[in-house]
Amino acid sequence: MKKQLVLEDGTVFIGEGFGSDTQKFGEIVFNTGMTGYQEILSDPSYCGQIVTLTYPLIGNYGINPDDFESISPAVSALVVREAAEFPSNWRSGQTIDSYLKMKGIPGISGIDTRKLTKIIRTHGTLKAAICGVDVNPAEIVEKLAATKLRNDQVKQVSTKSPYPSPGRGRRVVIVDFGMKHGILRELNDRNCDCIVMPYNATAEEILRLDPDGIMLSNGPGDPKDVPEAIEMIRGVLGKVPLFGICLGHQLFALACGADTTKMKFGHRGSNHPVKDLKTGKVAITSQNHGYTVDSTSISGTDLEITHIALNDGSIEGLAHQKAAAFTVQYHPEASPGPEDAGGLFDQFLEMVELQREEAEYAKA
Ligand SMILES: NC(=O)CC[C@H](N)C(=O)O
Repeated sequence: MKKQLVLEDGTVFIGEGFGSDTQKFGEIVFNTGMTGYQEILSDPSYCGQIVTLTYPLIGNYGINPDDFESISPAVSALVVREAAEFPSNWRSGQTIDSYLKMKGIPGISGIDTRKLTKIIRTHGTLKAAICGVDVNPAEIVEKLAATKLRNDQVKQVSTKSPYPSPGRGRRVVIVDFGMKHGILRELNDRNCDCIVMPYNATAEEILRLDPDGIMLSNGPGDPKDVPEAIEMIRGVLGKVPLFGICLGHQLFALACGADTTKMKFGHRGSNHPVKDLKTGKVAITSQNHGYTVDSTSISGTDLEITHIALNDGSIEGLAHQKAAAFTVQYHPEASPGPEDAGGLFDQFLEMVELQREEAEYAKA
């Protein structure tokens, strides 16, 4: 069945529909990863977004039971050049078409994704819709202009109630703003005794759990739409070691008095070079963000810039100069993408260990 992709600037692409037949509106973004479509689809940070993948052949190794980053994908729709109908991989359990049908997510294939990406790069991220060809595109453009995209994505994807993911090691409270499973997996792999809390948990509720460390997860949308989290971070900062990833990094920056801004089209891909300013080392990182911490807003705060993006010089890492806390804009949990930055979880746990030892020493 033919479908159309309509952009708010009036551009129309006609393609072949796959997945669900529902009509969807969203913000259109592109990801340049050559693999990892399953992790991208199930990353809750894409909530409300239509994702186009620049790699032309998608679905060729199928969908498997192991690589999900959430139970239910929150992405609005998927745009590809070619959706493989006959995947080939020993782990594959179903096609991308059957998975998207099952999850109620529309897909469109046969699209010139290179042209589409050039439009997004020139114009910046735009609103878009996927619908049947029976709909008049001019009507959709009008609707898109009048549509204000939702700003409650974190609430949509965060857990509604706390749950444990037990381990025998240090207790880490993960605040779930739309947590990728990879973060929990990395902490559980290091024996952490994890408790996952909803996005609006207060500082008191978190401190009552007697955590050794607090992890601020990734998540969708604009960090300024989550003021309750900014207040919570202010309440725990300096009391318990903190580690933040992506949205967690942006919220931490806001809590410390810095500012965030929306980027023209963001960073989404699996090969973004990031430089550690202390060691000079460069890591190839997995990224998915449309907002960034404003580098002109750091002076006057207690923050120090620890990492920068080599493609555009934007901030990729921050550390607090007085409290045990650091954050990164990229994804050390990878999934998908390179694992160069996985050591940051060890660095966090070393910080946790040190704080505990100091506290025990002070008590003795
Ligand atoms: N992956 C994330 O946590 C994304 C953070 C934020 N929603 C952004 O787009 O910048």
